Amino acid sequence: MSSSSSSHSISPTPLLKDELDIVIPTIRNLDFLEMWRPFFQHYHLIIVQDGDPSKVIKVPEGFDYELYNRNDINKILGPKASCISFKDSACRCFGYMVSKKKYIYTIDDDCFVAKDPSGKDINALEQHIKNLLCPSTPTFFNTLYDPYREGADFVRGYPFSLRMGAPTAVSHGLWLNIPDYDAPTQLVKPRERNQRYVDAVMTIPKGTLFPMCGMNLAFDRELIGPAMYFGLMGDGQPIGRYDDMWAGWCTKVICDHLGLGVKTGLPYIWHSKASDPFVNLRKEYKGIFWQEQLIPFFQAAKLPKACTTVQECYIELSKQVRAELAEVDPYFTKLADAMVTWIEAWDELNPSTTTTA
Ligand SMILES: O=c1ccn([C@@H]2O[C@H](COP(=O)(O)OP(=O)(O)O[C@H]3OC[C@H](O)[C@H](O)[C@H]3O)[C@@H](O)[C@H]2O)c(=O)[nH]1
Ligand SMILES: [Mn+2]
Repeated sequence: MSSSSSSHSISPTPLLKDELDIVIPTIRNLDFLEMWRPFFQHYHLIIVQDGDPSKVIKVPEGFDYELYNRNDINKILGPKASCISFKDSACRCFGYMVSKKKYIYTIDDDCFVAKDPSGKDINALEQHIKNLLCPSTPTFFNTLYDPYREGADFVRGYPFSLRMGAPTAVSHGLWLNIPDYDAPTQLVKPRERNQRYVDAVMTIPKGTLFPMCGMNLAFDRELIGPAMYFGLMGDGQPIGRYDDMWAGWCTKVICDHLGLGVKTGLPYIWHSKASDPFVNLRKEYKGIFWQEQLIPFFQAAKLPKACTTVQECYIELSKQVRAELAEVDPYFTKLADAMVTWIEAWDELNPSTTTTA
């Protein structure tokens, strides 16, 4: 592991400066950080270097960071490193595990600062922090969107007994330019760019799943961290690009059970690089069929009242995966095992935290 830090010019203390880590999975140099410097420079970065550990990843001067490559992961986790994917952005979840902070923001290295309709640079991190520090409304939909936002409120007919809302566990941001489309959609719409800036943040209703993208994502690690396992993807696995989807389905079922909220919408980032749709099709291929069985599984998943911590919920979910998804493919038995290994590794690295809502 390597690290660096340097003195910073005096500036107003950014929100959650010492309570949030920024996790970046990468196989490239991190020049993209130059554009984020005004927003990121006061935060600690956790860089998870994927692929060849002998490759030197250049981190621009002036950032406080720790960097882990595959050798570091193997050294820290020993045999439990088997649950961390190799050659897939799913490796980023190792950063969530080693962090000691309450909040995590994760971003891809081909995501840049977007501009809002007025032309102003969007501080995505600041918006995610606002989303996480404000309650969610999972049990009753507010038609004027985020009621806690300046200039908005609960609309007529919204029960006062529900206006305290629920603690927010996840803030899911979106993307201008290259949208996060699956390979078939990318293939039929290669030139499609997302130019629509929708000025809204919404709570995803309780009982509704969603396709969580890991490109521009923040979460409360103390509320939901152990559920953010990005699965077994990439090298040696029959599937890729379902890392964040798997984590999102598990997370949403557990958030619904524990009474936590998940928000989507603002902030936007500018996603610059379309990955190769043919390569993506190969990675996603089985997932496109499997998800037709996975979604009903997660929609039907019930967690016992006795499950009051994220770890207990996650272990229970792994048992249901093993029992009900093995018939889809033997891969899910392997994944169920890896889910257990993930929790064991999480608890080993985070002995004091049993994550309860
Ligand atoms: O083997 C790898 C490949 C990439 N990375 C890092 O992951 C980030 C995403 O990579 P990239 O931008 O090339 O892929 P996308 O297709 O745009 O990624 C989307 O789909 C896959 C994931 O769900 C991802 O979160 C989505 O954004 C980037 O930082 C690469 O450096 C890697 O670590 N290992
Ligand atoms: Mn990308």
